[in-house]
Amino acid sequence: MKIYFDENMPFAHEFFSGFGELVPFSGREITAEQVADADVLLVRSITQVNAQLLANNNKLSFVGSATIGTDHIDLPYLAGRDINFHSAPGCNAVSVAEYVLSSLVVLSERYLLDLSSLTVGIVGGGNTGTRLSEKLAALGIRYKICDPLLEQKPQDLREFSSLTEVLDCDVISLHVPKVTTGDHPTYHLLNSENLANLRDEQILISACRGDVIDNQALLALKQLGHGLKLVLDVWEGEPKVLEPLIPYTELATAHIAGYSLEGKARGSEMLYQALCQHLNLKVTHKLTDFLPSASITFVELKQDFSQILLNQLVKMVYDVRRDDAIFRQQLSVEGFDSIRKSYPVRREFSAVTVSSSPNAYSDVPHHLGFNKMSN
Ligand SMILES: NC(=O)C1=CN([C@@H]2O[C@H](COP(=O)(O)OP(=O)(O)OC[C@H]3O[C@@H](n4cnc5c(N)ncnc54)[C@H](O)[C@@H]3O)[C@@H](O)[C@H]2O)C=CC1
Ligand SMILES: O=C(O)C(=O)[C@H](O)COP(=O)(O)O
Repeated sequence: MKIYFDENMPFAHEFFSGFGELVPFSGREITAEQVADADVLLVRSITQVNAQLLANNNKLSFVGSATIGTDHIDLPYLAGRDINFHSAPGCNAVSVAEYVLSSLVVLSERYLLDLSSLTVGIVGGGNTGTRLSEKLAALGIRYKICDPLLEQKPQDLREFSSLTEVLDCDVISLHVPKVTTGDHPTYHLLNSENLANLRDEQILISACRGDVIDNQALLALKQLGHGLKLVLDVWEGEPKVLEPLIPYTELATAHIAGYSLEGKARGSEMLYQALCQHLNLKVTHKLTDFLPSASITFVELKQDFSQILLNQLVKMVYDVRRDDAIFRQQLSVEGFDSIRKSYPVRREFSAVTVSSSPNAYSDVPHHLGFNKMSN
């Protein structure tokens, strides 16, 4: 069996070498000729999987994408050819939520904001929006969620808000897929009209898909002197970036919000599990067998304040300013894809064990994500 896999997929050898011959490929450069003899194709978000890519292949039975988003996959085409498809829902939701928290901590320091006085408007209440809301709740930060699709589901008992209400919040964080059709499209969900209604002091964070915000409209707004504070991880037209927009951002990164080692590696693990199921084989590997221990495993703090803890976790585990600096310095030199390819190892809060005085953090639910050392 020949398994083609994106070279940017961690632990691919550990998970997949038992299945057959492994062939790595470069995500944006792969061709129909290259994958003509693939039995299994494992991609990430930059590979368009469609009739064109699979035109020369008549033996493919499984396609996996180690990502949450699936807008790069022609799902009806795969279904029409009876090719099994799996994505990795939720794999990097914690990573994106920690990116948002890190951004909030950085902006709260830059502008002397009290996070507990802010309300965060979450657009999209799926895996990432939910993880984010749990962490905000753990920190005592108010939030509202807009998700008209989940709102219709009787089993989802959360209270939902309208888009208008969420766009009125102090912080707006976008966590929707790219959808161009249907009743709830997200393409240019933020456009010249609703962007113009935002207030100077609001913060807008986008770590979902670039096309969800009309980037030209955003640039035009900023060029008029609007004070909206921008955190952009995703860009319309990646790997191209509307470069004049960059100086107007507080934080700008190269689509790496989901790039914690755990987030990417969970994607590989989920595809491994799906492939085992597809081939009717027993699951024998698990991610914890391969994940190295983090370089920071111990933080000792005495205060009993969840936000101080968050600030420490951000500084010691994931400070988004590192990725912002890399982006600003290296975009024009290395390019968007190279920044992503050489992304330094980043761990999640869960890789850290926090030791504290006996009663400290008793008020912080585990949702913030770190491990608490028992005293
Ligand atoms: N920057 C990054 O590194 C990453 C970006 N993403 C992007 O973020 C998106 C969201 O991720 P997840 O929450 O994990 O996906 P998910 O599929 O679990 O949740 C998406 C939610 O958005 C909701 N939704 C769809 N259309 C909507 C609309 N018009 N208004 C409000 N809500 C709407 C859906 O009902 C669903 O609950 C992914 O589709 C992907 O494109 C995901 C992971 C990493
Ligand atoms: O999971 C998703 O959806 C994402 O946006 C991923 O973070 C994209 O990462 P790559 O697949 O482009 O490496």
